[in-house]
Amino acid sequence: MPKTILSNLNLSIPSGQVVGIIGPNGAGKTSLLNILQGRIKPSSGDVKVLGQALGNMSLQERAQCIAYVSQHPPHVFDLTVLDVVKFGRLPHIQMFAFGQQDAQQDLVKKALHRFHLEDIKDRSFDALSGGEQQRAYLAQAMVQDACILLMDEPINHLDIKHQLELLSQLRDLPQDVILTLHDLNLAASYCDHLILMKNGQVVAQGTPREVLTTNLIQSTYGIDVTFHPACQHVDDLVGGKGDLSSESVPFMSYHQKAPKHD
Ligand SMILES: Nc1ncnc2c1ncn2[C@@H]1O[C@H](COP(=O)(O)OP(=O)(O)OP(=O)(O)O)[C@@H](O)[C@H]1O
Repeated sequence: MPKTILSNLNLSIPSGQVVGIIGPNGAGKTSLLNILQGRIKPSSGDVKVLGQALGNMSLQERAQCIAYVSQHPPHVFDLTVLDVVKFGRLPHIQMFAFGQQDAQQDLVKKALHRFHLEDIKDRSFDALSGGEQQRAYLAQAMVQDACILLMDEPINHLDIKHQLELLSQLRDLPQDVILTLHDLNLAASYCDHLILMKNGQVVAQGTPREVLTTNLIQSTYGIDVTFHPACQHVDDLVGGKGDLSSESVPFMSYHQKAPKHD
């Protein structure tokens, strides 16, 4: 009997926003992204992207519409960073024409610049650090020029500076962005809309203020939460969007639940 991973999902994901999917390990965040991308077909129900059923789109149509940066990208052999980034143009290029001048080559240049890859563009992709590879895949997704960008834990290999930089760049992108992430402070400061999952179900969704309540965090993660004295309410942090100095202060810290004493 196959295991049901996600159930009772009825989601309408707003466009024009940065949407964060949060929840404990195994909650179903990656599975939800895979369904939104069309990698996994739901056993019942369907997914509509910009009003069009995902199941009716060809692979190329899907790739023109949705870019996906996986948490575990496939291994790449014998390619330079530039090659990897250029692969993002593939859905827009006629068959057998890859390698020929694409009209959108400036997108490749901009992406290399945006993700600080210009100096390492000719290096072997295999020889990069995890964080550099992650940035190359993000550049690849950018040149894909899709209207929706899905990212599975895009900051997990990045140092703190690059985490903040990436998240603030996402806010400037014209694409709708849906990402999974574990850091609730960053989720509060950079996402407009949050989907909180647990055990394959959506526990809550809405603005960070609606979702990141002490009760919901405690019941979903089984931990205690303390708000930072300088930042008593999630609104204090949300108000700081785009301002790195205020975002670097955590608004809450977490603790293991204190044992109960009779
Ligand atoms: N291909 C698969 N076959 C069987 N079970 C799977 C498969 N992929 C995921 N699962 C199971 O589905 C559940 C949800 O996994 P998923 O990767 O979506 O969680 P997640 O919220 O992204 O977790 P994490 O935060 O650890 O990345 C887990 O129990 C996992 O073991």
